[in-house]
Amino acid sequence: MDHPQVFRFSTQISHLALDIGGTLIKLVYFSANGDSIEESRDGGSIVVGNNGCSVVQGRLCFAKFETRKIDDCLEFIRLNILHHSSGVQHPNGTACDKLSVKATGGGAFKFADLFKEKLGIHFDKEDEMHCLVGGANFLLKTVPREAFTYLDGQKKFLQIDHKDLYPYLLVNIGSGVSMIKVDGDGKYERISGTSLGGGTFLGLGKLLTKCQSFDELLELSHHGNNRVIDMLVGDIYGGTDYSKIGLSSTAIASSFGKAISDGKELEDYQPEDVARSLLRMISNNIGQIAYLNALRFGLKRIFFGGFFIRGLEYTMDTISVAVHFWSRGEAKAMFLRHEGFLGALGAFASYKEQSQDNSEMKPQHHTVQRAILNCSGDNVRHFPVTANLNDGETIECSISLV
Ligand SMILES: Nc1ncnc2c1ncn2[C@@H]1O[C@H](COP(=O)(O)OP(=O)(O)OP(=O)(O)O)[C@@H](O)[C@H]1O
Ligand SMILES: CC(C)(CO)[C@@H](O)C(=O)NCCC(=O)O
Repeated sequence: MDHPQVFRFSTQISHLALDIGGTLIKLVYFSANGDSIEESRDGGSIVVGNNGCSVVQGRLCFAKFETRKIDDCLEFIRLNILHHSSGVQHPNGTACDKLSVKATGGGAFKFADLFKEKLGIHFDKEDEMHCLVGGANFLLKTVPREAFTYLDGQKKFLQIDHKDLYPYLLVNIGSGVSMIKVDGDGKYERISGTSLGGGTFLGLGKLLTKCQSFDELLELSHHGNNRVIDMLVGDIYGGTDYSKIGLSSTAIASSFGKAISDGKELEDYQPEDVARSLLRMISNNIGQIAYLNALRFGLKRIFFGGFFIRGLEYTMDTISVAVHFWSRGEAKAMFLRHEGFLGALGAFASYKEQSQDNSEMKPQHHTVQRAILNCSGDNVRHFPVTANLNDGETIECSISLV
């Protein structure tokens, strides 16, 4: 058997995809054959396959920044990506010295001039919904142990049957929420959305609790009790269930409802309890709207993505219970490990779609061999409440160049 020829090259980062949203900027970049750009500076390797196409081994790396701190993102790209990105050398000896940058999300339009001016980067723009779907399909089809359910404190990874993946409902909870019916690769329709999303949680949370960050708000919510401020069925029914319509005494009858008659000012409530009620209210509402849209189209599977979720048990549990309750167990809420990177991964995967044309550099496909989960462990309960499962994670993969 012929051994593949291995070429060495000095630069590492050849592909960068950005998803610039209302709250966060997400980056996915391909680092050739290195643990990370900081740890490995010895160059990547290209393996030339029998069919003449070259396969670059490497990893997909992830990073995120707050959109309001876009300068940090520009600096990160300048120092860590542009300095390592004179391109991948093609086996025919020609260097493809342009870093090809895909961009999606509203910021791909809003900040295109800024990136050009500050970094000399030109965005190859991709549609946001198209990228969300592309990213979700890419993860579901190629990354093992990507999707899981979370119910009654139990996290269960799902074996995805490629032949039985569609249709499904994709609910992306970012600043706002998009609900997309997915029927196949590139086959989708945005069927609904709501402006009550992650931005609402963070915006109201900042106003009501004076917290400074999302992590702080999550930490507060972790220590709070929503019953202090939410009006429960039992509060209205004198402590009993309203079983005739299926409501237990502990079900929330009215989010924040106790504040009507408690005679308290905002300062009299613990910020922890306010944060908890808010998280519950937003998660419940999204779960219910998602279920109603699934019902409209007879969809049984609902995948939730977006950075609002952040792998948080309480959020996932609330969403799962809402879907389970309203659908009477018919529909299932599912979550994704790389929840916040769907758009950026979809933009990255769109390199593949371009391989049909005659462009100089044609990454054909991204074969994910295995996911390396540095924050290893299946049970999110081992993590501090604000731990982000995506931090420090990489996905091993290879890219074919024609
Ligand atoms: N470190 C963080 N800083 C700010 N918000 C965070 C953070 N981590 C998670 N979030 C939550 O995630 C939301 C943003 O999620 P995401 O990045 O998926 O959306 P986006 O792309 O910014 O928004 P949109 O798609 O609506 O433009 C925030 O509104 C907030 O609720
Ligand atoms: C406007 C977008 C698509 C930007 O990502 C998102 O924030 C969203 O889906 N908002 C909800 C808008 C609505 O459907 O009411």
